[in-house]
Amino acid sequence: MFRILVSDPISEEGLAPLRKSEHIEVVQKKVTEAEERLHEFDALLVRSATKVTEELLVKMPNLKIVGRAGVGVDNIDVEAATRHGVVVINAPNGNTISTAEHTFAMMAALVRHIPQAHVSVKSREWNRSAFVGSELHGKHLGIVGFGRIGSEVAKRARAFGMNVHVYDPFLTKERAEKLGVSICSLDEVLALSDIITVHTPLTKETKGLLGEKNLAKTKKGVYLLNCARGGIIDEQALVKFLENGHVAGAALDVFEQEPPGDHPLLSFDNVIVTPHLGASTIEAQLNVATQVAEEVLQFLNGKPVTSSINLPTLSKDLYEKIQSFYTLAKKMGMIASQYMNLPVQEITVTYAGTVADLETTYITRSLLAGFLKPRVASTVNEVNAAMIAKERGITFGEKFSDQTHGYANCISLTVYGENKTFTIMGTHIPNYGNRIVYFDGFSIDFAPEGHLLYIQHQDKPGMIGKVGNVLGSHHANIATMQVGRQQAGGRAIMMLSLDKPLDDELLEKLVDIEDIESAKKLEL
Ligand SMILES: NC(=O)c1ccc[n+]([C@@H]2O[C@H](COP(=O)([O-])OP(=O)(O)OC[C@H]3O[C@@H](n4cnc5c(N)ncnc54)[C@H](O)[C@@H]3O)[C@@H](O)[C@H]2O)c1
Ligand SMILES: O=C(O)CC[C@@H](O)C(=O)O
Repeated sequence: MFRILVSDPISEEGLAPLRKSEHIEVVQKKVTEAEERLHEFDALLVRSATKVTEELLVKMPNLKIVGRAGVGVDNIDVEAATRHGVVVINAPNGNTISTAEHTFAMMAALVRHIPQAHVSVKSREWNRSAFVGSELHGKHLGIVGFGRIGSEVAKRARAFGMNVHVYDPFLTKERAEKLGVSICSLDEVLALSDIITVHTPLTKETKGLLGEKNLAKTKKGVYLLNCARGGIIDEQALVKFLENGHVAGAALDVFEQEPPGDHPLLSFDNVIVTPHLGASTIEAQLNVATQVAEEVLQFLNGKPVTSSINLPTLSKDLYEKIQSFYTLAKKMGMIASQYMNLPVQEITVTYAGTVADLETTYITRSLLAGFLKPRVASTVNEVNAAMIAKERGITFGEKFSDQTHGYANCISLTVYGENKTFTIMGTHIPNYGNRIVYFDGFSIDFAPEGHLLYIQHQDKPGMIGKVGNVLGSHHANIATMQVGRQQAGGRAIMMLSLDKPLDDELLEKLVDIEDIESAKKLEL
């Protein structure tokens, strides 16, 4: 049974796929109301109100995934989530149109003084001369941040006959041409525009982007809009430029603190505001809720997510292609970790054949997670494996080779300890399964699964019988057995798979057999 906490208001219709599942319990409560049960939840669904902090993550040790029903993840400590092995996903495009339309509605309302005129008429006044506005047609619109929302705003502005100037360091000439906008530097946007709207995420670079220095570069009488994130336009600077009359008006959907309380900005007649309503439409809320609900469902069913913030994203198609390698790599990591039961400084994974053409980052993460799992008390998975390896001073790297050793695909893992190096090789054979084909200097062939027993011994007649006797007399049933040797009469190995885990006492009895050099159990 998976338990999901939905801590902000999220469209009920969008949550339906989760509610329908027999194996999922959906609890709709604020975090503060669910304090006693926080440790039980596997998934957390939020909008912008819930702050997913390190402190909250510590209280939710069972948490595997946080789903943000929206775009911005600035209410989530993604770094802390990564450290805790928690996947963070968002719904990147479900509310694009709604937010672009809201921005446009705010722009029209701003230049035609609609909210002020509305209040006046409702107060039984009829003062037409007080609300003379300006047309949008022919005006210069500056867009800072030309991603999903910025470009939808541009399309609408073009339809209104506006000239659109865009600043976005990642915008290509082709895309700008296609949408009929001109690429500018930030200074050009500031100098040219009658109206400026910001559509960037809130980052170290964009916080206070429109502060005193840049506002001074704008045209006198400029209008400003922020329907992205509070703080991109510095609020104190905006107050100053409204007071001195340089800025003709502003439309704000977002604030540095939400709600803004008794903020000085709210006392300006020419500042129009909404309470973070960009994405508040029936359509957007259904879209984002459906998107995160489906993603969470996929994830809890062990399938890949497509819009993760802290995992490489995989399409369904690609996931199907890498799934077997992903499992093989994880098992290889687990074997190496248990076999090399000592400190390790370096891990190298080499891909050859068909696997080398796939998204190997994901496979390597899986291998690292498998390696670290037996060594780390806290949760370790694809999300935090690279971070944990780094913290523990383990360097890791990927290599690509055309040496397939006769297989269609081959993953080779080498682990470097202080005085020992261990190499293992695996392959995936379609319709047959994963096989380990090389183990610490020996060619071999076994399936990496279940309760394995690895024995190194001298190649002498009767060794298999002696091992069989000890195991048999203690009711340890052998399911499969593979043997290998370097040369006749030299060092040899056995890899047995057993029906049950082997107990340590029995392991010692096996090591006591004459000519057995070592025996190790490997739990996969
Ligand atoms: N008001 C709301 O309810 C609401 C709803 C949805 C999204 N948003 C916010 O709107 C913003 C944009 O969302 P989106 O979906 O368009 O995101 P997006 O990722 O598609 O676009 C962001 C763009 O900003 C650009 N950018 C990043 N740093 C920049 C910089 N320093 N200068 C200029 N451009 C920069 C990026 O290149 C990208 O093209 C986000 O902050 C998001 O959180 C608000
Ligand atoms: O949840 C909301 O309504 C706000 C969403 C918006 O800020 C976003 O970044 O997607």
